[in-house]
Amino acid sequence: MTDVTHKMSARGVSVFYGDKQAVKDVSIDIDMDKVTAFIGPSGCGKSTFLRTLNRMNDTIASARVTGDIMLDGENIYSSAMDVVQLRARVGMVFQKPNPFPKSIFENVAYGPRIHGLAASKSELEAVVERSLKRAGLWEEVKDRLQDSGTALSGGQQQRLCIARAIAVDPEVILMDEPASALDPIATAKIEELIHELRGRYAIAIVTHNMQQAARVSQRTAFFHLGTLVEYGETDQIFTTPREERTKDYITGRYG
Ligand SMILES: Nc1ncnc2c1ncn2[C@@H]1O[C@H](COP(=O)(O)OP(=O)(O)OP(=O)(O)O)[C@@H](O)[C@H]1O
Repeated sequence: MTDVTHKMSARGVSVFYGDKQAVKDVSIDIDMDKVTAFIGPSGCGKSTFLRTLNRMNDTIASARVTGDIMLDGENIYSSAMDVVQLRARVGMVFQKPNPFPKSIFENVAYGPRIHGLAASKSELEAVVERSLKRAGLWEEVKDRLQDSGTALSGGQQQRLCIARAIAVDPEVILMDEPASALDPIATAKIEELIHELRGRYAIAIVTHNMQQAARVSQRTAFFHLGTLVEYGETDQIFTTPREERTKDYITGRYG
């Protein structure tokens, strides 16, 4: 049976690197208009799980995923799924900003061009402008769109990467510690941006920073040793966790 009440649903998902199991039987839903934060100690499998949501683990030879992950009720691991298309629908932003060594304009225009989303030069320019505006970068770069993306500051580069993800009209945006390489001011801008993007996309974010999870998310998933220990409303997880292990983690007893 297909479940289309959620944007994405993971059911019984496990991930193995060779013989080693990194994610164990995780079931979770990702919804529109919500930010879902994945928290937990280092090595607990949160990035590995995040990457299953757009089949990024396909790029790791030893990785094997079992279980079901549905996007609008369609299994993303089925042979009918076009992975290039999937990664446009479920975009990703990484810890370290990774703009292409091309102009600011080209960084954003590349995706819409290869996906045929703009019929003319002026349409492409409009997509680039809209994406940069949504990523909160337009005012800072509008007069130097031909400069290299790699010449921007770290925080600007990360917003450029977000603009690049937005440009292909995704439904879901995955963020893997998007602010951990940035200074506090650039981090605050990214957090503000996540707030603004929430109405338009389903967002899942991995973060080491519990204050950040509490600030930006509406739902929180706590992972420990590859298992999903607890998943619920962010307020509930941070104020009245049901599980002892969650309580220990959020009160800083281990981490
Ligand atoms: N490419 C890989 N090959 C083999 N093992 C891996 C690979 N990537 C991750 N692992 C292992 O899988 C487990 C989960 O790692 P993962 O990076 O998903 O955890 P994490 O919770 O995101 O950690 P961190 O917060 O430190 O990034 C760890 O034991 C890690 O060593």
